[in-house]
Amino acid sequence: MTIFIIFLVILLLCIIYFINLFRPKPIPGVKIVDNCSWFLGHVPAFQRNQHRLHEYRCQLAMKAESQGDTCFQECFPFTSSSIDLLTPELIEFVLKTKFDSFEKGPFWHDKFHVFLRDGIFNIDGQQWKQQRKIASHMFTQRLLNEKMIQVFIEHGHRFIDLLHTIPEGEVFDLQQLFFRYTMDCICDIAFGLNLNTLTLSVPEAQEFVDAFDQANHLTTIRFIQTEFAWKLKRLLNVGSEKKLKVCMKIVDDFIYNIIRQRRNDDITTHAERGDLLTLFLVHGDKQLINNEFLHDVVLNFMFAGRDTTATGLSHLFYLVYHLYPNIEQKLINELHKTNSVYLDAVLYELCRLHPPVPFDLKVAMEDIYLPGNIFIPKSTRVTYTPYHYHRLKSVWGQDAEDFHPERWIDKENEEKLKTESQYKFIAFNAGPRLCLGKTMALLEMKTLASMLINEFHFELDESTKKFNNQMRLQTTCAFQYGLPMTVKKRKNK
Ligand code: HEM
Repeated sequence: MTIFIIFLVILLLCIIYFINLFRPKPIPGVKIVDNCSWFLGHVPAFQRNQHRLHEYRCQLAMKAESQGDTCFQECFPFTSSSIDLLTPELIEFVLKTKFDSFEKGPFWHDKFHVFLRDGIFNIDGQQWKQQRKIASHMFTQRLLNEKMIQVFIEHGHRFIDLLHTIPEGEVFDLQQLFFRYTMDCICDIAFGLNLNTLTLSVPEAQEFVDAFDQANHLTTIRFIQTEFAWKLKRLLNVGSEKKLKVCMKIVDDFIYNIIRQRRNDDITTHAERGDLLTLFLVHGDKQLINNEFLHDVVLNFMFAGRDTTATGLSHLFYLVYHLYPNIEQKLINELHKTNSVYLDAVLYELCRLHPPVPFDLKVAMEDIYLPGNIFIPKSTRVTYTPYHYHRLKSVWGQDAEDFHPERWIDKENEEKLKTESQYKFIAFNAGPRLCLGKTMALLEMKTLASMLINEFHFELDESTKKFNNQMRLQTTCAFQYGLPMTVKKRKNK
């Protein structure tokens, strides 16, 4: 009996020890603005709100802002705590001033490795510097003006031809077409590859694209599960982790096929285009450039160049043809002018209020004090969330939540855009890891939008009931149920 009691006491102490070891560890001095369960932290709240995660976190941020806080805290078991930054000063400190003290780190790396492997999005330090240096050659002004614009127009004409085949009144998913368009453009520009997903003339490309989307989603849901849960599923190869493995096999096979084909090509046929694969083959360290390395380059640039821009275009058309119909005429009036400042302003405002990449994070690599004497221990996650940060009145003024493109136009010279600090407008990240494709993405959206708005009028189809503006749980904010539209040729065209 005594032995049994001793055993029970030891068992109890062990359980208490392990619960205490793995339960969330709040950071002293940083506010938690919502109910946080003692053991599961914010996991239950995140799970409950997963269909509206960005809005839910936005409520937290606004509550913290209204209490005069510059950041707030989110807690999770089995991992370090996380603080979300709400001021330009804090964001500049993390993304620039103390760049080397904050990395993507194991928290991000572990979750995304299965999908992005060792590509530019998922690495830090020397390895990142090296990839960034070579890749940046692809984004010169010359290549943008001479090559990229041609590719955007060429695929834009295919888009228009496709829309002409859709009977008036027939509902189709415009978002899906944007995803196909941006995939075709990035593959053409970065890999010299004509995938033609827009016309579906390469059937195996469709299987690849579906697996790619599914893998993106399945990787992202790791962020709302506990570390323990998704790692256990991975170990047992069940549920979402099993599906993820299947999708990645399809994705990887497809990409290795692209690389094999490129290695067989004569390098001089592509060298002139300055495409990304050529840049790595020509300028990269020969010992580094094996097929695995090229696989990661291809996958990361598809990821970077496709989903972000397609999501931006989808939100643009939702805004212009549904939420703010007065914008359409203003854009049409500007089409034949040499200056397209209004369209540029609409695109910036779109990226402010509907940022295609809604959320980002870094991990503190050492114990550090943030401005305001906020101490955060090593391994703390530091998040910055364009979706709610851009809606804060303390950062963007009283009309922060209004869609107001004019805020981007220079009051002194209405032909010019106003520039904002990188640390106030973070849709494209900021500091040394500022998005490499920012100018390309804006040009791509602008080119296709002008071509389509000039030719067609779209209407959102709400009869399908399925449409609401709920977002997919992915790294980008695409509409969960697509963008059902009807299209007709514009009068006077
Ligand atoms: C509207 C469209 C786009 C948005 C909103 C966007 C946004 C972003 C953001 C937020 C990051 C930082 C992500 C992180 O922390 O890992 C990023 C990085 C990056 N973006 Fe974009 N992006 C867009 C389009 C593009 C395009 C078209 C390309 C071209 C291929 C591109 C290439 C990259 C690359 C290479 C990086 C990694 C930079 C680095 O880590 O050094 N992006 N982008």
